[in-house]
Amino acid sequence: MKDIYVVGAAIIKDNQILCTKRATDRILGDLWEFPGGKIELDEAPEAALVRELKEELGADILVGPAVVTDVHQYDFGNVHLTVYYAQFTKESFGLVAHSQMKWCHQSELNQLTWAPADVAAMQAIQKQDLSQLTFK
Ligand SMILES: Nc1nc2c([nH]c(=O)n2[C@H]2C[C@H](O)[C@@H](COP(=O)(O)OP(=O)(O)OP(=O)(O)O)O2)c(=O)[nH]1
Repeated sequence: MKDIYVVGAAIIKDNQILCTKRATDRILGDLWEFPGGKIELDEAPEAALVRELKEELGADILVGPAVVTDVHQYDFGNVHLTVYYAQFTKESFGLVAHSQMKWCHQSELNQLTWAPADVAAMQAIQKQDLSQLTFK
């Protein structure tokens, strides 16, 4: 089975988290995810996240601490997803790969239907004291 290394950003603003819905025609279409994408060969995960957020949303971000890494076995491969907390330095919401975006309070995150690999991160974020996070 193919291993696919992926990073996602849990962008925090005003105590809310940015959630994005994958476009219908993509793999895992219509499921909610953290914006991001595949890590390229020899690319650091944080650098991949910065690149993907620029490509997908047109945004600039600061990457904070990792939430969690989870491995999920899909029929197309094993996705190793690491989600990082992040903040916008340039806010932008170009929906290239997504059909919808939504700011959610921590307590609302479990109301969305997430890609299976994201559930562990989503649950960890629900328990995190967001005021304790630092970004550099
Ligand atoms: N970006 C992102 N991908 C996720 C998450 N959860 C999850 O299972 N995935 C999966 C979906 C994809 O199989 C893979 C990430 O690929 P991707 O979003 O860069 O793009 P893709 O395979 O749909 O398409 P492509 O751009 O490579 O053509 O990881 C998540 O939270 N964010």
